[in-house]
Amino acid sequence: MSVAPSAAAPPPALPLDAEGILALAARSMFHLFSSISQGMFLVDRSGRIVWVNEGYRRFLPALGFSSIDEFMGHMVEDVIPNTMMRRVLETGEPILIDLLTNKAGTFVVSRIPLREEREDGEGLGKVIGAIGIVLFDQPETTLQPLISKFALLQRDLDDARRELASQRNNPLYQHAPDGQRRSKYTFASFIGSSPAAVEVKRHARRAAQSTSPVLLLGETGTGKELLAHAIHASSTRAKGQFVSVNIAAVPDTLLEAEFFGFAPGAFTGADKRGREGKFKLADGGSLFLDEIGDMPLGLQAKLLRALQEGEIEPLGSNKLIPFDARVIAATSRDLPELVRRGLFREDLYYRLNVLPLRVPPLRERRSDIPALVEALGEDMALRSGEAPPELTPDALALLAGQHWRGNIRELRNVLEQVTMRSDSQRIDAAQLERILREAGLEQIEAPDTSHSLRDVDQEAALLRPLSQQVAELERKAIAAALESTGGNKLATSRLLGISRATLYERMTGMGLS
Ligand SMILES: Nc1ncnc2c1ncn2[C@@H]1O[C@H](COP(=O)(O)OP(=O)(O)OP(=O)(O)O)[C@@H](O)[C@H]1O
Repeated sequence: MSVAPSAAAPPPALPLDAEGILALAARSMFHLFSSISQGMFLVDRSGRIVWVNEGYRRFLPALGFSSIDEFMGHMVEDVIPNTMMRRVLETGEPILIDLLTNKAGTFVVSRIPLREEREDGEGLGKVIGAIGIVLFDQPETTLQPLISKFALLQRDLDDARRELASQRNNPLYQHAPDGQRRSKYTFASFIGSSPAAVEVKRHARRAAQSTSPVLLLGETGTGKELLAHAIHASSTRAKGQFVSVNIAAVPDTLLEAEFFGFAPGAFTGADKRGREGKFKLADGGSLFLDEIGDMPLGLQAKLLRALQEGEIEPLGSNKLIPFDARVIAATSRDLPELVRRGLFREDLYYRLNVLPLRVPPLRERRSDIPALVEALGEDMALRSGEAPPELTPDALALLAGQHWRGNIRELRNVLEQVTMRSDSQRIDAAQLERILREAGLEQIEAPDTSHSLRDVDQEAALLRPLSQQVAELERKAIAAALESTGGNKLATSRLLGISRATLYERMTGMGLS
């Protein structure tokens, strides 16, 4: 079959000259970025906004502008908080990829300098402007894994810096050989004066004086790890190391070596020199076993044996090594339920549950929220070098009304969002509510204005096991009566309407005698 020659115009061809090709490539690139990116704008040499594409216009309301005229012609840093365009203009260096966070959200952006054509035709000359490109406008969803990892690393780095700084200033550290782990927090770091906070600190202080294992129970982010540090720091082992293992974060197959260490050449791939385990590292100090509820069953038997015998057997060795570490375990899981379901050994549970401490969730100690906001804000300010946020009373009441599933960690996260997304330092309830919504706090509860924060705490304190409440009341009544009688036991027993024998019995049980 023969094909008739087409009458249509020949397909367009590339320009023949190099300059034409380059000009076409530049135009195509520009159009490509303009269409695939979320938005673009141009600034001139002085940093003034001179052009904005359609895509970029939709960010204007979030940046606080109701019309394009309010945005165009202004200096870039006056209309886009935290921008780095000025740096690109000054250095002539592009910033090919960066995260920009301001009140409009967090964006993945690119900033490219624009240079003049040189008169001698030898390439490009001085910087005459710059182009800003928003590549992704929802990095929270598209790049979440990367951002979370970055945030975690940043936080670890900040913690390490803070620890180093406190080591330099703290006389406790001056006796420690280099590289030793010390506790980061004391009881003073546990902010809170609500009845629930005072009670848990009182129990924790007593636990610090004992040598028995401590079991910290409570929801995620309630401060279990902080209390573990504080218990260690005020115990007789404070000069020893505080060694922690997050059981949920270590793969099951590596846990045994992590705990007990291994002998040289114990298994393929093992370090030829062998390695000491965390039990041995914690010798003379405290061993914090975080997320103990996630411990694989197989290893639970070995842990129990180690705790009972005070000896460990490193992997691949047949030597028993004595150790002397005080165990502080923590979990946010329901251990008795795990025991019932056969997922946690009952004998290990009893071995660890000698001094159980229930760390209350934030919703049981809402009156601590203003103090926590202040302390967390100051800590954040110390790290970032910016002023801490100031919340108005109605904003604090709004915070106090939230459910806080992630407790203090979640509160901190919200405060970080608040500082990042707000222009002013002073934040009222309306601003806060907007930020909470943007941050994706699923359901925002209206503040409860009918009760004071103290009342709310007291009501929450009533929703606990009765035996615990009765014991607390007894302790307070006996302490008050003893004080008012100047310690006279006979007068105290009369005042309380109990026999002297009962008074002695109760005082012994409470450690008051
Ligand atoms: N009472 C408090 N005062 C000040 N900061 C606190 C308090 N409680 C917790 N924090 C802070 O909240 C964050 C979470 O606390 P921590 O890691 O101790 O909680 P956790 O109960 O061990 O959480 P998880 O079970 O998820 O490990 C930490 O940054 C800690 O410093």
